[in-house]
This record gives sequence, C-alpha cells and structure tokens, in this order.
Amino acid sequence: MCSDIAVQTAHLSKSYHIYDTPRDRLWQLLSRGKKHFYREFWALQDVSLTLRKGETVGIIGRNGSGKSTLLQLICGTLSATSGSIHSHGRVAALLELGSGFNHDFTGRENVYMNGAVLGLSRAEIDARFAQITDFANIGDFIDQPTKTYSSGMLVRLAFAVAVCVQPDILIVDEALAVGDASFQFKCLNRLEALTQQGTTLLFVSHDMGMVKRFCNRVIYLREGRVRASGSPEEMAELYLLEMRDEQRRWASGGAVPVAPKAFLDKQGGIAFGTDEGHIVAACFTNTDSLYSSFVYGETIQICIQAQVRDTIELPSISVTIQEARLLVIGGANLPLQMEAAHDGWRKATITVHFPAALSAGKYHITLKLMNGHSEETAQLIEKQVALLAFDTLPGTKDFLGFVDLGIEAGHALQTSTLGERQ
Ligand SMILES: Nc1ncnc2c1ncn2[C@@H]1O[C@H](COP(=O)(O)OP(=O)(O)OP(=O)(O)O)[C@@H](O)[C@H]1O
Repeated sequence: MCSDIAVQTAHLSKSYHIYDTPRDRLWQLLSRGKKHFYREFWALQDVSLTLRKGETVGIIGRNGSGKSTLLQLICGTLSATSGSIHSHGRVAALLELGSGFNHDFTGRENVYMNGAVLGLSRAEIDARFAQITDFANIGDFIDQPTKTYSSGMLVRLAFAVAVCVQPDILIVDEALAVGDASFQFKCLNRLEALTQQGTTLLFVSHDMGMVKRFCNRVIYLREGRVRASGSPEEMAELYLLEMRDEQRRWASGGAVPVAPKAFLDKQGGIAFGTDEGHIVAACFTNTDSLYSSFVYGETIQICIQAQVRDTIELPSISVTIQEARLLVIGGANLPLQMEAAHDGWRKATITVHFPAALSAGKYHITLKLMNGHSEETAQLIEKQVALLAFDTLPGTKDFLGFVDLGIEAGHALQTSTLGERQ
C-alpha cells in the first residue's frame, strides 16, 4: 500500500440474515444450510474508499444508511461478507458508548485493558496514565467500576484513552454528542491537534455544522452504498436536498418533488427546489453583480427578484450570511410583498441591507425562497447556496470573532457595591 494511505477498502459489503419469525431461525439451524429460511439484507454494499494520512473524513447519511457498519468493519469489530480492508497503523475507535469497556472493571483497569488492546505496553500506559485521567477529569471515579458511570463519564474516559494513545487512525461514531459543551470543546481542540500531527480521523455525525467545520472530505452513504463523496459543503447540501425532497413528497402526497435547479451564477454552484417558484435575480446594489467588497461599517445592500405561483400563500425570502466554510453567522426571514398575479405567477422585488460589522474576510450569502414565515414551518421553494460573495476589508475597530456585537465597558461599579451583592 502507498505510504500516505491510512485506510483502503475495496468493494466492501456486509449482509445480515433476517428471520421473519424465531421459528425460521430454528428451521435454519436444523436444515444445516441445505435451505434458506432467511432474507438477505445488505447493510453495506460495494464500498471502495481510500483515506489518506492526516485526512479528516466525515460519514453522513440518514438513519440505517450503513455508517456504523462501515466504521465497525474498518476497526475490525465486524467482519465483512465480501471485499477487503487494509489499514496502516494503530486504529483507535469510539463506537457505541462504553463498548470497549468491561463494566465490572474499574476505570483504571479499563484504561490498562484498552491500552493493551491498542498495542501499548504497561510501561507506555503508565507513562500516559496521568494525561488520560487529566483529560477525562472524572476524579475519584477512576477507581470505581465503569458500570457506575454516567454516559457522559463513560465517553470522557473512552475519549481520553483514544486520543492519548496517539492513534494513527481515529474512528468516532457520534460519541461527541454525549459529552457536555466544555468537554466537546476540549475534544474538538484535541482532535484538531491530532489531525495536524498526521492522525487520520473518520467520524460519523448528523451535525452538518460539525462536519463542515471539521472535515476535509465527506462520504455520503445512502441505503448502504456510497451515494456521493466530495467537499463537506457540497455533500451537506446534497444530503439536505434529498432530505427536503423526501419531506416535500411526503407532505404533498408525492406531488411536489425537490430537484436540482439552475444556479444563478454562471460560474456554477448548488441550487435546488421545487417548480413552485424561482429566485429570478440577485445582486449587490453597489456593484450590480454577485460579488462585492466593503469596508467595516459600510452598509451591505442586496436586491433580490423572485416569482412564485399564485397558489403560494406566504412567500418569503431567507437571507443567510455565512463565513468561508459556510457556517452560519446570521440571517433573517423576510415576507415578500407580491405584485398582482399574472398568468398564474406573482413577482416581487426586495432590497435587504445590514451593516458590515464583520471582521476582515470572505463571506457568502445563501438565499432561500420559501412558503411560510418561519424557518421551522416554512416549505422550501428554492435554495441558491452561497450565491453572493463579498469581502470585508480590515477596519480600525478591534473586536473578537466574526461579528462586532458592539460590546463596550459600562460605568465602573463601586467595589463596595460589588461586595454587597456577594
Ligand atoms: N445485527 C444486525 N442484524 C440485522 N440488521 C442489522 C444489524 N446491524 C445493523 N443492521 C441493519 O443494517 C443497516 C445499517 O445499520 P447502521 O447501524 O450501519 O446504520 P447507521 O447509518 O449507522 O444508522 P444510525 O444513523 O441510525 O446510527 C440498518 O438497516 C440496520 O437495521
């Protein structure tokens, strides 16, 4: 295998035997394989992928699409029905909560057992033990059986072992969702440090924000097969498109499908929606184009034209401002004032403005045409992903983060007043 490859799978498949009744299982035992009393179910089919050293790869897909099966096959806790897997280096995995632990053992004993499974000698675990307990931060519970741990404590200890053994490949299955916010933050920092040192990270998440923030690449599984793989932004949008499609078909009894649509920028991009309406045009008013740049404090103004079928009751436009990796910074849903109907369609033009109270950098604006006035209840008609782009140039104002919240010091309180409140 080429030296920069961490994991390679070829035509990897996993099938389960499904018995419709317990009696069928018994018949199967008695027939000694002469006849089949089961149905074959392919949880994973023909998955070929290559993960390079230091890559952070996200696996996304709806429930039951085969994500956990793939991770378990790669870390060797499940055997494949066909196909091959080659991995290079030490593989540490955080799969089902506490799955690597023997719950009659104490935390300390489990750390040693887990370390040994990962190929570390007793002396090597001794040398890392303080670092592990420090990271897990579960105090005296380290000497209690892990069956007395809360789910958060289990994940803390499992995570501490996995990251402190300096794995070459780290596999994480939604484990982070269990820990509290401060632990998640600590873990994310540690994961970032590990990948910078060359660890390959493979992780499953339903949180598209996390996937966009963390991954270099995303593999989207659907019904056990690789549906697509590519940039986190593209894969998250494709996943969303297909989820939306399913919801709309379901809500409309199959009448309204969501499909890819023409992107308004000729340079290419992602757009999808229904045939109930369109975003006809959009531009920054200062450049009359989809691109612009602003100095801190200037007003950013965009103009949007849209049209919807006259059956749409509550047409609205959602404007979302995103940073370079498309993480949302802010936005608003704005009702559209429609013109009179003409040939079954109604048109509207809206201008939207907000201050460039942003740190210097590149930003995108995603537009969504919707039916309904709130993000939760509205139905999507068209989404143009990151259609507009602008730069903000460095200003003189000094603040932290992306947005200037206008934080200022108030009048100083008398020390004695503070004392009285304690
Ligand atoms: N032991 C088993 N016997 C039969 N079917 C199984 C078994 N384990 C998993 N499956 C099936 O395989 C499919 C893939 O399961 P898997 O757990 O990999 O999905 P997933 O994408 O991780 O789902 P989720 O997002 O819900 O965790 C599912 O339809 C599941 O029901």
